[in-house]
Amino acid sequence: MSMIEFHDVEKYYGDFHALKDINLTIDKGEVVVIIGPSGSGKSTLLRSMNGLNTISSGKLIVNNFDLADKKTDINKIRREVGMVFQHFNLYANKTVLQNVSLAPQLVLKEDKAQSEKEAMELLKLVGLEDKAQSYPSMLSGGQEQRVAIARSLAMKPQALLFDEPTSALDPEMIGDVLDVMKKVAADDGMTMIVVTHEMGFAKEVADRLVFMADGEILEDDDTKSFFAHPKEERARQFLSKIINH
Ligand SMILES: Nc1ncnc2c1ncn2[C@@H]1O[C@H](COP(=O)(O)OP(=O)(O)OP(=O)(O)O)[C@@H](O)[C@H]1O
Repeated sequence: MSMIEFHDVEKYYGDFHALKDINLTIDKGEVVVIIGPSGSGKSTLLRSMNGLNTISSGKLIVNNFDLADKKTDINKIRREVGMVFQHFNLYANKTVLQNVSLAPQLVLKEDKAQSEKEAMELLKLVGLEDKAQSYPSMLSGGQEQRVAIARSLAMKPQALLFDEPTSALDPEMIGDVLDVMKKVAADDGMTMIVVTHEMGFAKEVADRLVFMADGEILEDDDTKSFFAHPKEERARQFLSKIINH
């Protein structure tokens, strides 16, 4: 069963051609890592998957909804397809527990006790149950990002999109966030699409790698084959550059 399907998708920002003839299908439960040089269109591709960016032409189906169809409820798509950003976007004036439990109360209409119980379980999953009453300003960047992941999971999404989730973090924080993402990936039902330069994570966790350059998908292969023999010269060069970095 497919979760996301791009058919002949194009995206223009004014005259700039940001996505070129994108054809990509991601199945339910798959973990896909998107890599490529800066400016190659990775964020544009990812953000189109939950309607944060609109496409210019082609067809994009997400969880059986056609994103170009005016009748599609984009808020429903955003509930089903969560997103974790490079900058965590937590509510500064809410506690960690409130950050995780408020959207389920407001959007999913869960009662307070139930949403807080679930939030505590998620905080446990991300290793932060002792920070439930803290405010974001009292946390490290890595802890904030783990709260942001818990907050996304609290909405019980079918898929989660990660846009360079560790690139704003100090190196010593990255491992803890990647460990949480590995736990999320271990849930067979969860579809994960991750834009990252963390090749260790990609190698260990991804089912597939997608390599983009200049708005195109140049290679889309299972992780093992990709790392063993990148078929595209530019993918090969990119990989050797970031691995030897
Ligand atoms: N809102 C916008 N308006 C105009 N151009 C944009 C807009 N957003 C992105 N672009 C351009 O589209 C291209 C692709 O950007 P995108 O952020 O998708 O690339 P990326 O591969 O994610 O890059 P990075 O790794 O640097 O985040 C870039 O050249 C960027 O300048």
